[in-house]
Formats: sequence, structure tokens, C-alpha cells
Amino acid sequence: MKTHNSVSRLELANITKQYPGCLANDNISLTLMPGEIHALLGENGAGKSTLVKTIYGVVAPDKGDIIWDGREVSIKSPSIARDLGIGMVFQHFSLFETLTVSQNIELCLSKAQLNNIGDLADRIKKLSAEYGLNVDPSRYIHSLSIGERQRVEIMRCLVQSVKLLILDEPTSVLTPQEVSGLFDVLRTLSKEGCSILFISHKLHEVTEICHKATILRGGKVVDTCIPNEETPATIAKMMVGELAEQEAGYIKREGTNVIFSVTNLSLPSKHPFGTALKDINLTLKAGEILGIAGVAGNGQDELMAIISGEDARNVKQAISLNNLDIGHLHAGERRKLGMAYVPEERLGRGAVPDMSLTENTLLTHSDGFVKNGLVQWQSIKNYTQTLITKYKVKCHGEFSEAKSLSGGNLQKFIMGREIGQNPKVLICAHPTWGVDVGAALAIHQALLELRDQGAAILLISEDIDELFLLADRMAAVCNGHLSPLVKTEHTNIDQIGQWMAGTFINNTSVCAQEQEAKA
Ligand SMILES: Nc1ncnc2c1ncn2[C@@H]1O[C@H](COP(=O)(O)OP(=O)(O)OP(=O)(O)O)[C@@H](O)[C@H]1O
Repeated sequence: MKTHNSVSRLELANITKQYPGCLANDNISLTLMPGEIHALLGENGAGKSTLVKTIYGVVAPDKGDIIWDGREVSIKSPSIARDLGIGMVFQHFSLFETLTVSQNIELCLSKAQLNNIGDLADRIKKLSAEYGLNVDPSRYIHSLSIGERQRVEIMRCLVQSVKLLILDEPTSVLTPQEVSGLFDVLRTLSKEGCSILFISHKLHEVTEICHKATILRGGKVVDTCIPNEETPATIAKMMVGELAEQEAGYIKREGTNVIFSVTNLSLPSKHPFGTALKDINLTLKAGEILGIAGVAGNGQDELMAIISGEDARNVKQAISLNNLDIGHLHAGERRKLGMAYVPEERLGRGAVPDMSLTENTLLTHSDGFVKNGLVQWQSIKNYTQTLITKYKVKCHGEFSEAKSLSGGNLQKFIMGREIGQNPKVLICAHPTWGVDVGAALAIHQALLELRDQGAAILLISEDIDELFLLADRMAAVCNGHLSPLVKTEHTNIDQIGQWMAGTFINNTSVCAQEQEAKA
């Protein structure tokens, strides 16, 4: 057993991991000190998730050493990692939907840890208050939004008093207020001596909170830096090898005719802790992007589910496309009429993990690729290849299983697949979740191109900056209510922030009519 005099919390030496046809990690070395917040940066597919999964015992490296608190260790499973004091919050959460928050957290604790903690629900409530996480131990996971689930994952690590917390893109689905809350938590943990390894594509956040950064490209360490001595542009250059194009602002458009509308839609929640939709009215015009802001869990999931038909309850007259009631049609029939969707959850809802990219393309394009009852496999393979090329999806080929793609690459594929249907109406949640700066730019431009061809786009996002960048009109949801719809140039972050907090609710209908008339 090797021992070291260094006081480092974690040292990785020459970590190498080969997947079939892909060297995901190539001799990676890095050191992390106690209390250090360290960013791991790189384009989609650079090898970040593979490296952190190695530290957490999910992926077995082919080569290399891991030294923990000065001692060489072999981390063969997440339970060994947790025993060492390593906690991880994944990009795709690993919570059981039919269990409560408490039950989920209990599952990853040993008997000894449980005895130490005493009453787990009390401990969760205490930590929740201490760190401002707002996690209710009795809620079922299936009733929680993505943002809330992430807080449960963080709580799961806090309960175990971690010494190293790994966060894989923790802020991608959080509102600005939630991000600053999370950063307060991270700074407190850092002061207490907990090290943090932080994967992010949001470079301004990295410059704000991280003490050090390691940059990966093609599985190798290509640079290291002290983020607060850099700018997002100089870090982006280290990542991609050239100066990334900056997105200064895009031309706003007036939509033409209303092609999609939701009218007086009130709907109780299917889940006891879900959000009921309350008298939702919205119109979507051809050739415009309507952005809906909101803190996770305020009805966005329910709205998306009822619009897409995933929630199969009959709301015939409440939803219409080109003056045709469609609220009673099933999801496939709505797609045939020209609707397309990018759901919030890419693995499981946006794509079937065990199916190849070709099969996943077929799932939402069945019309064009089935003739006389036969699937036209060659055509669909060719088409999938064009999507992979156009959206620069890093994978082995159209036969790759969806689950083998890095998060950002799968997101690019799903966006490309849906945009590629040339829909009349695209309903899209978090279009650039986990996508690197270069690919986010490409997705933004593809959405604007689709809009300019006359499609109507409903963009549901918690990323206010992205909404201001792309949306022609905006609104916010709060507790199942939709705010007035306003032109983006007639509003500002303060007003949208207040609407997200529900200040519009008492006089919604009057306001909405006024604002619609103005818009
Ligand atoms: N199980 C697997 N089988 C085959 N290839 C894989 C597997 N998991 C990851 N890869 C490949 O390894 C490479 C690195 O993936 P990884 O998920 O580590 O990237 P990443 O930097 O985290 O990307 P992102 O920013 O998109 O999350 C990618 O090319 C990916 O397709």
C-alpha cells in the first residue's frame, strides 16, 4: 500500500479508461486539496463524467491510481466511495420515484450511519433549514420537479457528512436564485473543509465560485487555470482551442397568426404533491418563440404533459392547433398534426436508453419511415447519420445506444431529431441542458431558424438568460398560474423574477387580457 506525505484530499494519477472505440480518459492526473472547489471543464464528450464516475466507483479505470487522504485506494463501488466520504450528484438522478425523500436517503446509509443520525426526517429538516434547501422528507420523488430532485440528491450527500462532493452540472436546471442558494451551500461546505469537484458548462459560474479548474479535451488534460484570473472567453478558448463565438443578442420577431392556443385550462394534479394548473390561457403565433420562466415545480411539467398528450386526460376544447381541438387526441395523433416535443428528462422520456439512435429516431418519425407496414431501416439509418453530422453528436454511429452518449451529446441528438421534423409547433423544455458553449450556440441558431421558417416555439426554461436571449414574448408560471404574456423588450429580469414569485396572481385575468391586447 502506497502512502504519501501530501495533505491532498484526492489525487488521481494517470487514470485511463477505454470504451469500445473511444478512449474516454487518457492518462488523467489531478489533485484536490481539502476545501478546494475544483472545476472540471471540457466540451461534450471530453470525458468529464467518465472521470468523476471513476472516483465514485461507478466506472472501473483500466489504468491509474487513486490516492485518498494520502492513501492509495481502490474504489470498486459507490458504497466504498460513500464509506470514504465521497458523495456525488449525477446529471441523471438516481432516485426511486415511488419512494419518499426520506426512504431514498435511507437506502444509501449504512446501519451505523443511521444509528448515528437518529431520526432521519428530523436531520433532513434541520439540514434543509441550515442550508436553505427546502426539502420535505415526506414527499414522494415522482411528485418532485427536476430542480427539487437535485436538492434531494444534494441532501443525500449532506446527510452523510461528505469530505468530497462531486456535482455533475448542478446548476443547469436551477433559477438564478437557486444557483446563488446552491453556491452559498458550496461555500459553506468548502469553509468546513469539504472539497468539491464541479462539472459545469456555465463558465461565468466557474469564474465566480471555483478555486481551480482542469480542462479536458478528447479525454486528456489540456490545461489548468485559476478561474478568477480568467474570463469565460479565455476558458472557452482553452476548452475548444479557439475563441468561442459570443452570443450578443438576436433579432426579436412578431409572430403572425395564432396557430396554437390553450384556453381556460384548469386541471387538478395527478399526484398528491404535483401542481394543479389554474385557468391557463396562452396563444402561440407562427414565427415566434414564447418563453415561459418559472422555478421548477410550479406546473411546468404538468403543462408540458397535458399539451403533449403524455397526460391522456381529455381536455378537448382547452387545446387547439390551427383552430382544431386537439386536447382529446393521443400524443401520436398530435405529432401527426405537426407538433414536436423536447421533454425535460432526456433519458427515459426524450430517448429510450437501451435503444440505438436509429430506433430512437424512428420512435418520433414513424410516419416518414414506415411504408406498407414495413420499417425503412436504411432510410432511417441515413437520416440518423445526417442528424449526427449536422448537430455534431459525438458517438460511435447511428447504432450507438442512447445511454452510451454523454449527456450533452444526447441532448443535441434529441433537439436535432425534433427540429428535423419541421414541426408547426415545438414545445421544448431546457433545450441546452448540459450542452457545451459551442453546441448551445448551434441549438439556439437552429431554434431561431425554425422560428424564422414560421414554426411556433414554446420554450419552457429555468435559465432566464437563455429566455431573454431567444424569446420574442415571455411569461412566468407560479403555483400553476400563468402570468401575462409580454413582449420581451417590454419586460426585464426584475419583472419576470417577481412574476415567478407570483405577484401577478390576484389580477391575472385582467392583466393577461391587457397585456395580450398590447402584445
Ligand atoms: N458506456 C459507454 N459505452 C461507450 N462509450 C461511452 C460510454 N460512456 C461514455 N462513452 C463515451 O465516452 C466519451 C466521454 O463521455 P463522458 O460522458 O465522460 O463525456 P462528458 O465530458 O461528461 O460529456 P458531457 O459534457 O456531454 O456530459 C464520449 O464519447 C461517450 O460517448
